[in-house]
Formats: sequence, structure tokens, C-alpha cells
Amino acid sequence: MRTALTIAGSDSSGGAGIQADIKTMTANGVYAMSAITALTAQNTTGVTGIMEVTPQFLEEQLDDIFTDIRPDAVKIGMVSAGPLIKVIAAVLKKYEAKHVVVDPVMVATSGSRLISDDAIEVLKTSLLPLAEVLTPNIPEAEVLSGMRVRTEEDMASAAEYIGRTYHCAVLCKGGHQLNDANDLLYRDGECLWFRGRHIDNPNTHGTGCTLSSAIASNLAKGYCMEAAVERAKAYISGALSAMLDLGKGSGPMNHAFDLESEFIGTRDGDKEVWL
Ligand SMILES: Nc1ncnc2c1ncn2[C@@H]1O[C@H](COP(=O)(O)OP(=O)(O)OP(=O)(O)O)[C@@H](O)[C@H]1O
Ligand SMILES: Cc1ncc(CO)c(N)n1
Repeated sequence: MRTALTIAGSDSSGGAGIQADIKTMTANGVYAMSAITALTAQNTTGVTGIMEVTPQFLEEQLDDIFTDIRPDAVKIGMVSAGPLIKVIAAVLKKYEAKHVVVDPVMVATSGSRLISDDAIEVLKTSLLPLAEVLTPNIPEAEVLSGMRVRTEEDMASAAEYIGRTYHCAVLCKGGHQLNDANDLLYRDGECLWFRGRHIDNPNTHGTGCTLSSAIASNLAKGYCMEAAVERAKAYISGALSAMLDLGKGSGPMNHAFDLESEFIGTRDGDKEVWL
């Protein structure tokens, strides 16, 4: 079985962060592992608290993972502080991690800030150059490129600038800001649009985490970048189309929409019963 690692924050409401990543990786058929950067107290209406792990403890988690079950792909999500980002960069280099997907998480769907200003600088200098692909949404693409992004042409210019600066592929997500389902992949000097069907669902908590984890899962399984993005788009469209409606704010998606049966236990010792 192929393996994937998420390095991200925990979302107590289960729709984003580590929880979304593990659900996504599992649904996409890879073995999921996690190194937690911070606990967040949050729900669908906002984030009320953040408790970071120490850099030493993050390093310990990562060393334990890489020296035992080597990940075939790594997804990096919320990392709120510079010293934590430095640890991640050092570990990725030390173990020559493959298929590194960085979702430069800055603000939650609910509007809460998830990274400090100095950490953004460390992200740019230490971590982004190690990525195979970055998955910024439009506000994140604006911060990383220093450009104003209002149109599809702006998305292409910003993605190209970011890709040339950090020598990686860039998937700029239209997301809930511009054109919902249309994302642009810049790679090796070329732009490729992934045009999805807009799904009329206000519940988009964790869409960014889910997409980047689905890309990492598919890279872990050996798909090329274009195929990994295509398959990840299909997965997120399915999860949004399931129209789960939980919580008082922008709720989570149904990550398990494609699981046909529900395991209910065993009978007669060894006979499994499925619904
Ligand atoms: N209503 C929608 N219908 C179809 N696809 C959507 C919709 N909203 C978002 N997506 C897709 O979900 C993926 C995640 O994009 P989005 O821009 O929402 O991420 P994000 O802003 O980083 O998310 P988050 O708020 O979780 O950080 C993209 O592929 C985007 O096209
Ligand atoms: C822990 C965590 N990571 C990422 C996001 C972005 O949606 C979030 N809301 N929470």
C-alpha cells in the first residue's frame, strides 16, 4: 500500500486540517500518517484558539515517521510559526522527501488568520523551494506573488511568477473567491486550466486541505501531476456534491461519499457483515 504524510494543524470540528487530510488520504486509497503542528479549537463558525507544538516535538514526530514508514508523498498544511517551518524544511531535506505538496494555508474559510507575518517570510525562503507543487487560493497567490489577482489572466500571471520564483508547479485555485470550480496549473512554463462544474453548496470548510491531500495521495500512487490534479478535482467535486450540511457556519464536506458500504462488525468469529 502506498503511504502519505500530512504535516498540518488539527481541526477540532473535523472538516479541515489533519482530520480532512486523513479522511481524504484514506478515501483515496493510501495509508495516512500525520505530524501535528498545532491544535486548533475551531468549528464551522471560526477558530477560537491555537496551541502550537514545540519545534522539538514536531521534529520528533517527523523523525519517527521517516525512520519507520517512509511516506510516498507529503502534504503540508497549516504551519503557523517560523521555527516549525524551519524544522519541516530541515527534515524534508534530511530524508530527501518525495512528492512534497505545500498548501500555503494563511486564512481559514471562516476568515480566521492561521499564520504569522514572520512565518510567511520563513515559508517563502525555506519551505516553498522544496515543494513539487504549491496550491494557493487567490488571496494566498496575491501574498506570494505581490500581485493583485482579479481575473483569470491575473491568476495565470501570479501562478507563473510563483512557479518561476520557487521552481515548482503551482495550482492557483479559483475557489470561493473568483470562479469557484476553475483552477489553473502552471508547470514547466505552461498553463493548464482545470475547469470544474460549480457546485451550489455553501459548505466549503476544508476544501483547500482536501484538494491538496487528494493531490498528494494520487502522486503517492504514481500518477503524474496533471492526472493527480484531475483526480483530486473529481474527488472534491464528489465530496461537495454529497451536500452534507452540518454546523452553523460553512460546514464540512462528506469525505466518505464514495464508500459504498458501512462496516458494522463481525459475526460468527470471522464472517464480516457489511451494509
Ligand atoms: N462551489 C464549488 N464547486 C466546485 N468546486 C469548488 C467549489 N468551491 C471550491 N471548489 C474547489 O475546491 C478546491 C479548493 O479550492 P478553494 O479555493 O476553496 O480552497 P481554499 O480557499 O484554499 O480552501 P480553504 O478555505 O479550506 O483554505 C478547488 O479545486 C476549487 O476549485
Ligand atoms: C487546522 C486547519 N488547517 C487549515 C484550515 C484551512 O481551512 C483550517 N480551517 N484549519
